[in-house]
Amino acid sequence: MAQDVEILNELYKVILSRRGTDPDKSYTAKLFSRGRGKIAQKFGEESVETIVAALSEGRDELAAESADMLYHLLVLWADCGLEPGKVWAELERRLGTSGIDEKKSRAKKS
Ligand SMILES: N=c1c2ncn([C@@H]3O[C@H](COP(=O)(O)OP(=O)(O)OP(=O)(O)O)[C@@H](O)[C@H]3O)c2ncn1[C@@H]1O[C@H](COP(=O)(O)O)[C@@H](O)[C@H]1O
Repeated sequence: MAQDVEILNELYKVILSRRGTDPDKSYTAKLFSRGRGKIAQKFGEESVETIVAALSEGRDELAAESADMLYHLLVLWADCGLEPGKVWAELERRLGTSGIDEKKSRAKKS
């Protein structure tokens, strides 16, 4: 599991290293230069393609679309200054808490 997350941490570092570099030589740099709206839009498109793959394509296509989606999500995090570790910590905090119980506890608070 830690190894799986490590690839996302590594990819995030590569993404950060592309900030301010030549958009003609790096797709990531091109995305940064086009701004957060465009990055968010690309993430949305890749999310939809992942949904389509899950509903009507095979596992290979689903894996490929999921990889596209995760890459674009990491670029979005980088543009927002969100370190992946913050998300991993939130997921870790939730481990062992049932989503059903968590929703009930939210309902009681409001
Ligand atoms: N994981 C990815 C990755 N996944 C998808 N993509 C690119 O995402 C693009 C998606 O294509 P689209 O046609 O949807 O997007 P588009 O060409 O911007 O088209 P528009 O919608 O903007 O018109 C393709 O160019 C893919 O190559 C990625 N580009 C880079 N990475 C990683 O980022 C690293 C650094 O890449 P560079 O920044 O290009 O050096 C790479 O080594 C990879 O590890």
